[in-house]
Amino acid sequence: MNTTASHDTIRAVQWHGDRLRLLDQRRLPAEEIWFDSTTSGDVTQAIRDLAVRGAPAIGIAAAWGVVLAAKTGEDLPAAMATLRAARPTAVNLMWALDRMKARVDSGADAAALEAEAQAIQDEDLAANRHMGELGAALIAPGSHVMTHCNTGSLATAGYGTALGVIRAGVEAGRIEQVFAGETRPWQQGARLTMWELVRDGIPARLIADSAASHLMKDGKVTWVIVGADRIAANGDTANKIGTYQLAIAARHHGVKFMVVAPSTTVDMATASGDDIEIELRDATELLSVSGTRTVIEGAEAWNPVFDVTPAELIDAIVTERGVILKPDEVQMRSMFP
Ligand SMILES: CSC[C@H]1O[C@H](OP(=O)(O)O)[C@H](O)[C@@H]1O
Repeated sequence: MNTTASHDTIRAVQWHGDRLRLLDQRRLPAEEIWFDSTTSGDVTQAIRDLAVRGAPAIGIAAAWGVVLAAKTGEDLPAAMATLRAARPTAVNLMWALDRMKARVDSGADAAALEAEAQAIQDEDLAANRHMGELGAALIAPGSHVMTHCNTGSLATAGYGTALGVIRAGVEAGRIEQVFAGETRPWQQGARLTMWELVRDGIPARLIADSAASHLMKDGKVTWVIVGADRIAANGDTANKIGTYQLAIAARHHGVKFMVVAPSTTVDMATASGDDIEIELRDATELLSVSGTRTVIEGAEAWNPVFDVTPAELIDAIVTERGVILKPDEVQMRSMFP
């Protein structure tokens, strides 16, 4: 298979000394528009508006937001509190801010904070490459797999989590075909994952979210590979809305279910998925497509953008620390003491 799966995938979050350059993910795939954030407030808005999105990527962006606050003399505790409130579900955001706050509290200056944010970004990229190898090793040669949402370079420091496993699996000749769910309503799969896979020359087909069970019934895929926004102490996993029903269908059809996420997505302080806050976003995101309203005026909508997959439906959790098969709290606490 002649793919051009590049090892140097796009870097959607770029630090330029006094500004954070972000690829506006609301405009993809039609336009590649970059914009600069020069204050922590700019970064908060970018996270809230999903200009930058993806659990690791929003943590990394928030870390740079703290650096911008330090460099521009903002009130650091206030800046960090505002960044922290930008989105509730992805624990990477809180993890990154806690790490930056520890440096602030220890008296770190702007240069030291810049080094800390760079370390957070570099560590994420290294974790993704390692998880790619660990996850790909679980997949038999010649496999067809399915993924949901976007977990690639756009959602991380680069390479990706679930999409990193897919990149590594393709490189290793273990994955022959990828099916990407469109991921209504924000269409991360259709707009972002397909953009990444096509650019890499990876054989990918888009499917409607509603086609996933039919795809699994046909025996076309052997793995569903997804990312995560928060993994609780018992292995319950919050991820993009629609993940839970994929896990149910996968178990029904004997398809394996893999969650891929760095340790910055693990939240051992949260006992179970019942305790994870699920972000509700504006109904307009559901009542329109690409800005064009598709539902009668006056209609209402309910727009939770994450759901929780119970650990018992997960066959493997892949982190950079290793793989947990059939995850439970005992194994989680062993890997994340
Ligand atoms: C690499 S994990 C990305 C994770 O974040 C996505 O959510 P959103 O696009 O709303 O930030 C989705 O849950 C992905 O699995």
